[in-house]
Amino acid sequence: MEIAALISGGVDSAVSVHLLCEQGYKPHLFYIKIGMDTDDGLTCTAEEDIELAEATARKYGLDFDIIDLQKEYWERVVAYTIDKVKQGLTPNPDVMCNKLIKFGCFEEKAGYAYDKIVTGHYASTRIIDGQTWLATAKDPVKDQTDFLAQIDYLQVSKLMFPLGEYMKEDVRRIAKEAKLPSALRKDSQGICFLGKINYNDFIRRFLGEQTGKIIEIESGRIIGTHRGFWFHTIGQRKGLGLSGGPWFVIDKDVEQNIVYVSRGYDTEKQYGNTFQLAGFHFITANPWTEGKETEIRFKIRHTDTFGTGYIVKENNHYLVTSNEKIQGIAPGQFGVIYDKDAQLCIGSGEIRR
Ligand SMILES: Nc1ncnc2c1ncn2[C@@H]1O[C@H](COP(=O)(O)OP(=O)(O)OP(=O)(O)O)[C@@H](O)[C@H]1O
Repeated sequence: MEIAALISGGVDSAVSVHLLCEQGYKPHLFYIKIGMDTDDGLTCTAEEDIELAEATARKYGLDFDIIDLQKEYWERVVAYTIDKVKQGLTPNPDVMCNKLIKFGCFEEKAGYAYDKIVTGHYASTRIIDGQTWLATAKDPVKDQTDFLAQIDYLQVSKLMFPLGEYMKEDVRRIAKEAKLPSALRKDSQGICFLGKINYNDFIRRFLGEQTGKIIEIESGRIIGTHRGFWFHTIGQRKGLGLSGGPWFVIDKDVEQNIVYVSRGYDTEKQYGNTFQLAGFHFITANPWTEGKETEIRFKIRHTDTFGTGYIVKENNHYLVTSNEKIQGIAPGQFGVIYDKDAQLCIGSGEIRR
């Protein structure tokens, strides 16, 4: 079996490679370049990552190549991100990077020549009645299936996640015992490339600044100013520069550049019970009966807990009703849906109000 392993220079992908080699495989290692060489302000410091990835390849005598997908990343993931932010929505570049770059463009450039693609994501796959499903990882805190919830059937059936059965502390221990070059590296912040630069600087570069009002939603009182609605996300609490808080961003008026906030540790306004999912994407198949409410687990952002509730199809969208009040439902984010035991990741749709 020919295996390509995606290696980032971090500890997780290095341990995946180590585990594969222990099983007797000889994966071909690939580092994907997504930073921008020509742009100092936004350059992602890839040199250290590449050195560590190369050192891992040398340690196990594996082939190593760098695939340059910078142009594709900027044309697709960055363009998507800016477009969503401009509309006042909350983008999820990680989800799009996985779908379009790591498993999309990579497949077209190199992956097609391999039987399996391996990554260090905390996720797993399960075969049920001959079909492959994306399944959650043993470590619930590290589970990354929400980042993978837009991949398609061909992608999931070709993927292998060696870390699915491991807890993060086991992975760190294995890395140390095997003396992997990246053993002592800190965890990355997710968000492929955007995580390595300041998000606000990145947004400012594309959308600039424009002063607008911050208004208390209950009273209509102007209580401060902001530098552009695009720097603020629904549910956000920090970085508003207001005293006497806590203040939460509750809503945004994109036309008038207004950010609406509400105060209090438990302000009712920050909560919701339902949300709609548009353009729902099923990774493997639709397991739900049309017109019937189905019990599910869900995530509306990258957290280590799953919400509980029900899903039902209504016209062109799905409606999710949560059993508990949920904080900060941000339109634009992906709502990721799991089966009622949070074992299988069914798919995701974009949150609408
Ligand atoms: N630049 C890259 N080139 C190739 N593969 C990558 C790259 N960045 C991430 N990956 C792959 O995607 C997986 C998940 O990456 P992510 O940055 O979300 O998580 P991570 O847990 O910090 O992983 P790692 O510790 O391996 O960096 C990695 O384990 C690796 O297999």
